[in-house]
Amino acid sequence: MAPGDGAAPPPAAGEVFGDRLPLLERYAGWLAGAGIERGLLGPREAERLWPRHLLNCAGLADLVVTGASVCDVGSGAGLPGVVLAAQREDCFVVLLEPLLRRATFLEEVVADLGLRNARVVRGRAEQHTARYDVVTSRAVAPLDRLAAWSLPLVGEEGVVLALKGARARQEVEEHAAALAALGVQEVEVVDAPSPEPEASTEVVRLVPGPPPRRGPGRPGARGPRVGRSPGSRPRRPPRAR
Ligand SMILES: C[S@@+](CC[C@H](N)C(=O)[O-])C[C@H]1O[C@@H](n2cnc3c(N)ncnc32)[C@H](O)[C@@H]1O
Repeated sequence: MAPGDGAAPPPAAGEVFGDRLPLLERYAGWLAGAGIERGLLGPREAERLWPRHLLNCAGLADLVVTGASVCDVGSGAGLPGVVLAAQREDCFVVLLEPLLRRATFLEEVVADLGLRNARVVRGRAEQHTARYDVVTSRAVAPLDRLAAWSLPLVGEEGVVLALKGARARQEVEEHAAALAALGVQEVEVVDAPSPEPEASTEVVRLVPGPPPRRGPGRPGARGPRVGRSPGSRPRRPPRAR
């Protein structure tokens, strides 16, 4: 099925996506057309595709190291995974999605956009066994469950980036004990600002600790360091323009 007409991008989209904008416009067409027709997005989302979806996801790109392998857990209609793959040709993005209808949509989008750095994998995060540098997600599950699914998918050097928006800090507080039990070493809430104010968001960044060992004094038992830790921030890659 051909893509439909996506709403015209706001001026901020040109600023954020640079020369990748035509690719994002084509993706917006898919979301506004087949995405809504097949029930992957609500009918009212067509009007707010850019601030609420495409620009909202765009801020993640600044938190992903150069050349990273990425798994977007629960990609749905491709958010944030398709946006990231379109922005960052240097990264390889697996779009992990269990539902056939959504995975089929993603296959069609990836083929139509010619995203050679993206692949669709149909499956559930907790049954997936590959390892990545970065695991992303948006609107998939509460932070404790999401962390339990995402942490095993990153190696010791990897990071989990969960787009959580306004609830980010509250979720970190609510699930602090669960994160400690999972051996998380560092928890950070990172601002992902956008020139389109409505699209600005917050990302929970989790750094795993060493594999848990039994007995008192295991590193994970001390609990995570919470807050900002500029020294541990990833190298900021150049924007793909
Ligand atoms: C609310 S949608 C969000 C989709 C997309 N990330 C977004 O922000 O628009 C949640 C998605 O998570 C997927 N999902 C649910 N449980 C999952 C699991 N255990 N592993 C991977 N994906 C899962 C669902 O199929 C659905 O596509």
